[in-house]
Amino acid sequence: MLENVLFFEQPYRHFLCFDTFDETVVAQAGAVLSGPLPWEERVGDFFVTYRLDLRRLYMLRPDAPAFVRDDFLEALREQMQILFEVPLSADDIQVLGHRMVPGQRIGVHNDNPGLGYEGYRVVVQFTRDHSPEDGGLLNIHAGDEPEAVYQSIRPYPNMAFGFEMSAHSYHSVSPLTRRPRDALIFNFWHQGNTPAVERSVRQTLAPLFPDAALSASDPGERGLHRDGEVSATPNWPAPRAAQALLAEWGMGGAAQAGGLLLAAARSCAPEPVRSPEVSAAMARLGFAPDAPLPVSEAIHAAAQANVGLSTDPDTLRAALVLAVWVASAPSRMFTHEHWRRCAAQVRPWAHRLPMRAMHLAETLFPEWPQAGTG
Ligand SMILES: O=C(O)CCC(=O)C(=O)O
Ligand SMILES: [Fe+2]
Repeated sequence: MLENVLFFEQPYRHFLCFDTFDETVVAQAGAVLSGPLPWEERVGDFFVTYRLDLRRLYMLRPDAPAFVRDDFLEALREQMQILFEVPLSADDIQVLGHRMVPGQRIGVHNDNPGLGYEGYRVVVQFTRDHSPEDGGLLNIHAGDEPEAVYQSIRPYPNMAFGFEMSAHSYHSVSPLTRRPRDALIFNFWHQGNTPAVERSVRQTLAPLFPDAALSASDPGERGLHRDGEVSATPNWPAPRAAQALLAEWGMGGAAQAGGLLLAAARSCAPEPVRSPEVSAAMARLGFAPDAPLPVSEAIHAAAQANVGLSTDPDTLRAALVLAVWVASAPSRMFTHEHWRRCAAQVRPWAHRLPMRAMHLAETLFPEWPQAGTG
């Protein structure tokens, strides 16, 4: 499967493959998608489509087609890991049927992954004898404007479009005019952003801020079409959460101030009115309280200079990076690059962190590449 893949870095990481699965799987997929299915209509502000969770539908059924079986999906996951060079969860693979009928369309969107959402997707087409007048072209966009079409792709049986979901992964499907367009969608979760990670983050943060709106994402919305730059929790107080986490781990005032400032510095929102907590943390670390927020290296250095000799720099950095990572998770879009940078600063020193922080580090930053595989 997925041989002779054409991989592109621009306008975002994606691939095309014109010969995705072998003949028996293609025949099964065609038969399943064109047969009677209890399709569910899904309507959002920029799309109307039908979808169905086929892996769940065929769970434990003896007639389950190959493309929902564990060994098949495991092989597909391994290919995806190799193509995108990221660790993907073996426990969270979703297979959806996706049908669009005349009149339906999907506007420009990016499927940007918030906390707990899938981050890698392969859409495999099973629409036969498509002609240009049928509509239903997949457009890859270079930006969020409808005109910014980088490439248009006609649905072709057994053709795959695989992509990394991010702030840049804009795409759309032009309106269908004549007949249905059928596809399978395979969704994969980065190991650092699984539903289990989401649960663990929420369980950690909820007791610290019982009043904040930290609503869990809706599992029924996973695997669907999304759009946006920010997550569903825009007013989440990440800086205060970082501070509270460090306090809970028994770290002193300088570390807490460092965590608060790092989280404030990385929430790219313009600083409207300087909060009293930020001014206090600036003062605690020896910055002028109303000076602009320092860059993160200056915050790390100031925290280190103020914690005293009892905390070594690597452990302090690991604690700060972990606290900020967890605290910002509800209001952040996941990216592999950011995860990898944080993992490199946290994982080697996780065993020196307080017990609860160590467990969190192990859940959020699982070993990758696995020890021994280079
Ligand atoms: O059906 C397609 O070609 C792509 C639909 C879509 O927006 C998606 O699967 O993310
Ligand atoms: Fe999409």
